[in-house]
Amino acid sequence: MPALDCYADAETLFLNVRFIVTVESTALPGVLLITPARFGDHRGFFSESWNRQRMVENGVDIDFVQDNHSLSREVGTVRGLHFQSPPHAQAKLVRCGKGSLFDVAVDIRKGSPTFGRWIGEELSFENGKQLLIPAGFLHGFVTREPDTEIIYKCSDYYSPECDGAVRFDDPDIAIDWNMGDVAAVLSDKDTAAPFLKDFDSPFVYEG
Ligand SMILES: Cc1cn([C@H]2C[C@H](O)[C@@H](COP(=O)(O)OP(=O)(O)O[C@H]3O[C@H](C)C(=O)[C@H](O)[C@H]3O)O2)c(=O)[nH]c1=O
Repeated sequence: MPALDCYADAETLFLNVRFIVTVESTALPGVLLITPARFGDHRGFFSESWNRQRMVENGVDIDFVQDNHSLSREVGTVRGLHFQSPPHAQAKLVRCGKGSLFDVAVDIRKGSPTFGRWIGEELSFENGKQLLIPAGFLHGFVTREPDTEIIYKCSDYYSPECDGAVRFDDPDIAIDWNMGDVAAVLSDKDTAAPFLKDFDSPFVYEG
């Protein structure tokens, strides 16, 4: 039984137990869509954006060690597709702190039945949705509004020597970024990134 606030009244206890977080699978096995409950009142809302015990109860036991937060000024800012190689591979839990973005994960585990396949989810401050991306997957996003902020937890520390990238517009992955006529705003690193076929993925599918 999860530890509950013993001073909460019966209705709050009921709501807290039943609706604190929703965990849904996606078309890409291993990638989860997580929606924490928001408790609204006349001031706004309160939400537990991360609760390890709740996630363990939902089969997700990841020891996150670093939180990242980035601001992207322009609509169409693309950050990715990035990964960190073993021994510092990172699982990530991604949410949008302000504005909105399209968040993408790509399976690059050699031997995986879904190697090279992608899924994307619209994450926004308004919808409060989060994407859980395991190690072995590329991560990237494009912003849908100016001044969009992304906040995400990582299961290992930043290791520049293990940093890797794949072109966001890799024709073999063929992500539909749904950008319309908005031009991508890229870092030099992302502009120069290789296609997936042009490098040997450091990840191996383990079932
Ligand atoms: C990732 C990272 C970067 N930095 C420093 C290194 C650079 O001086 C500066 C910008 O780094 P970068 O251009 O790699 O930032 P993004 O393009 O947002 O990269 C991130 O974007 C995609 C979406 C990700 O999932 C990764 O977390 C990460 O690759 O922050 C740090 O000090 N610590 C870090 O953990």
